[in-house]
Amino acid sequence: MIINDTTLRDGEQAPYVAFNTEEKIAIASALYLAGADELEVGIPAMGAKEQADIKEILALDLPLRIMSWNRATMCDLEASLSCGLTAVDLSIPVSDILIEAKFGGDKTRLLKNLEEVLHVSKSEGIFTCIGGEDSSRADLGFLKEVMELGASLGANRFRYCDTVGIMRPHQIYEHIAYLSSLNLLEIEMHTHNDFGMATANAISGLEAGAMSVNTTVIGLGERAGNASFEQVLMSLAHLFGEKRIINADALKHVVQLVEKASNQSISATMPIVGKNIFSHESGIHVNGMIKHDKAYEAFSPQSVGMTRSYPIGKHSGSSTLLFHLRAMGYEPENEVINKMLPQVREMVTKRKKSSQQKGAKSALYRFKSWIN
Ligand SMILES: CC(=O)SCCNC(=O)CCNC(=O)[C@H](O)C(C)(C)COP(=O)(O)OP(=O)(O)OC[C@H]1O[C@@H](n2cnc3c(N)ncnc32)[C@H](O)[C@@H]1OP(=O)(O)O
Ligand SMILES: O=C(O)CCC(=O)C(=O)O
Repeated sequence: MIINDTTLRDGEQAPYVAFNTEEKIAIASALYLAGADELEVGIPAMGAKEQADIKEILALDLPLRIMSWNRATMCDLEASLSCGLTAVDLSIPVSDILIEAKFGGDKTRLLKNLEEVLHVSKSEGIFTCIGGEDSSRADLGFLKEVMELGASLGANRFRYCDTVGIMRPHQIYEHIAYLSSLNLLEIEMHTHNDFGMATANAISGLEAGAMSVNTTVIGLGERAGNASFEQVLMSLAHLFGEKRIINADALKHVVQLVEKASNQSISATMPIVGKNIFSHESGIHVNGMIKHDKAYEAFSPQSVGMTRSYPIGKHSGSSTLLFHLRAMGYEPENEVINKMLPQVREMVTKRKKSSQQKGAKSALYRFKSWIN
């Protein structure tokens, strides 16, 4: 499967996000190191500055396909060609709503434009993906027509876009299974997160036959964002069993870069990268983890550049307290631990704060006289 990351295009379309040249270069390089297979890096039609940034990214000479996003118009394609790009996405609206808004409902004109631009793109030897904007609200018969036209003109890929994020995984599966059964063009997933299903829908599309998937780091993007790079990457490696080498440091680095450059802070429970996802508080879980380090984790913290912790909290059991007390050099009696637990619960509930690894020591020191 191909991860085509669009952090530098759809990611940057998130409200209030604007990357400068240095940030774009750093993010592109970091995405390569973290395991992206292709990058969509911007929109040349935006003008000279965007084009200059794209040229700088191309000058990095990263060994992966670099694409731009374009309306399927000659002027957008020319702007891309002037950057020296050799791969483009040519986007057309495919739902009745958007065809009405952008082409006055004229499907014939829309397809004629696509045909003209695609013809030039292919005669220039450009890898060309047709972007089906709003595919999920489109008529499947019309998508077939677009794909037939694309295939007849040598297009390389069709991007199925759930532009407003309204699909469910099962529906996506049915759409993509049908479109791939046509054997016209390979399919790329582009899914939005309006109902929190972007990654699930992207994965469902891959299971149904799509070959490629658009992602963005930390799911950045229009409105609620896109399928997240780190979630898709880890899913391909761990759930699909793809032989991908996950570079934990590179993954962590790209997430930090994008967080900072986009001025977003991710939630502590964000899959793959949230700071609390390897903090086990529940007593039964800590007890299990001490006995077997896979007991309550789907993948190791080291695999994503993180560390595990056993915070002392309201849900701690005796194993957690013992773990920390032993690390401090104590070997308390069971009855002491059992006496401490209700006090710890009381204390944590009052403070509304668990004690993280470092704070565990000071939290337990208040019971020092009981232990000695
Ligand atoms: C679903 C998506 O994410 S699509 C990508 C959206 N991304 C962006 O819009 C970010 C970058 N955009 C921009 O910088 C600007 O909008 C530009 C440079 C592309 C265009 O700017 P402007 O020429 O000033 O046009 P403006 O943004 O007001 O309107 C867009 C125009 O493109 C047309 N358009 C939109 N999509 C397409 C398409 N796929 N094919 C042809 N025309 C299209 C619209 O109908 C509208 O045309 P109109 O002016 O005749 O009504
Ligand atoms: O048309 C495309 O290639 C992608 C458009 C897009 O970003 C979307 O539909 O959300």
